[in-house]
Amino acid sequence: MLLGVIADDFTGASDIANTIAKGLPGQGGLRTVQYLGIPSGAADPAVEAGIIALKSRSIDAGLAVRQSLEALRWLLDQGCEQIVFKYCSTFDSTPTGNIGPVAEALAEALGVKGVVACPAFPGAGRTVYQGHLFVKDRLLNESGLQNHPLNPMTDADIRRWLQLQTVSDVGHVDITTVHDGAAAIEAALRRNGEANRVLVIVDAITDDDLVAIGRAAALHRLVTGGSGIALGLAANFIERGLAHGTVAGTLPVDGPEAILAGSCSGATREQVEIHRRNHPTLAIDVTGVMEGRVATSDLTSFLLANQGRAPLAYSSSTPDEVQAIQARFGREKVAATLDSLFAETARELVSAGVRRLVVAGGETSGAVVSALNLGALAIGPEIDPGVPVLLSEGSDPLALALKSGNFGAPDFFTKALERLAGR
Ligand SMILES: Nc1ncnc2c1ncn2[C@@H]1O[C@H](COP(=O)(O)OP(=O)(O)OP(=O)(O)O)[C@@H](O)[C@H]1O
Ligand SMILES: O=C(O)[C@@H](O)C(=O)CO
Repeated sequence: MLLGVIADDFTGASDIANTIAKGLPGQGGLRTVQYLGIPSGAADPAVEAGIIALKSRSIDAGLAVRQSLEALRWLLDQGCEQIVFKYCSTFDSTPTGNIGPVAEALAEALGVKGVVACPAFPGAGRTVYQGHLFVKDRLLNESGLQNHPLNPMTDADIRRWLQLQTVSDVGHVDITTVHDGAAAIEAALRRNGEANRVLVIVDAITDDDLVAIGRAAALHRLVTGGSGIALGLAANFIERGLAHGTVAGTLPVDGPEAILAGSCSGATREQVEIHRRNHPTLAIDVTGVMEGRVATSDLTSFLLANQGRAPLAYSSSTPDEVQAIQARFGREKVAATLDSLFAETARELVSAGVRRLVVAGGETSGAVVSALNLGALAIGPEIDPGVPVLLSEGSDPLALALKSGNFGAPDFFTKALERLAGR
């Protein structure tokens, strides 16, 4: 294994797995596998990039650090030369973590400073300019992310936001330096390291900027960012002759299907709205769930009764509705109850024969996939930017699409079911 990734959620893991498996156009990527949690045994020696999906974005910072260090140890034991800490392209975190504490702990364990921190993902509209994060043409704190149910993002200056979470000073490499190319970026990072800055926000507006940053960090043991930061990393290994460049592929799975959406992001709500027009959909009564009047069986019976018609069950609601439910029952209690509902529903669906599963939302995907106990997932073709087809191991595999809340075209749900079936 050459490249190891520690991802703080499951959809983020498949996002970066997609980038590394794809590589640069015409060159191919690395042979990539996504692990659900830290594997107990050694990896298949054919794997060149191992992505460990944790569910550490919104847990206690100390626990996130411990889990990430354990993942680091496993990846180093597999021989990884370079580690990426993957977090969200919208920098999802709170003033206490978990991006800062985890990144600093990894840097300390690897004995490095002047580490790239860049959440940019231009393909999904996320760019970093003057240390500020934009989502399309809006600053992060005006993009809707200020209403996130778990980590409201209220400051677009991610240098300032990260500084709240770190012990050491946060550095910055601006876009002018990035446009001067890999050698200039590398020198700027080195200077930041010499000034004892562990993490350095690096501006990036285009994929070319990210490739240049990736080249600058070719020999860095630690890189941190969104999936975009990995755009040039496979190429570094291929160009050094350590990997050949492969094209990702998986076998199609055509079987019973279901869509579960727990994300309340703007993109998911639009996708739900579009899907509702022509497909059977069940709006989950979240108050009913919290009061014990709505149970797993209500979801499974609806989804199983509507086979062949791309059925969807969703809890996705507007920021006002989310706020009202959280005020009434408590944010953590609502999140934990919905996580268990989706997890149990997925378990029952799969034992009833469902073989194609589309899930919207990182936390929701984490809950679902953990409950299914799937082990390792192979990476298939891309459905939409940041979302690949995933395939479990074994003779009767499950095909999955784990969609980050804000990813995907408006018709994502039907498109994903088609792609899982190889159409
Ligand atoms: N109707 C609702 N009311 C209150 N909370 C909800 C509701 N529906 C979902 N939630 C909670 O909102 C959170 C959504 O998080 P999730 O990570 O699944 O989606 P997301 O944040 O949009 O996606 P991503 O992390 O990939 O950007 C979960 O904790 C879920 O339990
Ligand atoms: O980086 C992103 O936006 C996604 O991969 C993600 O992590 C959202 O959960």
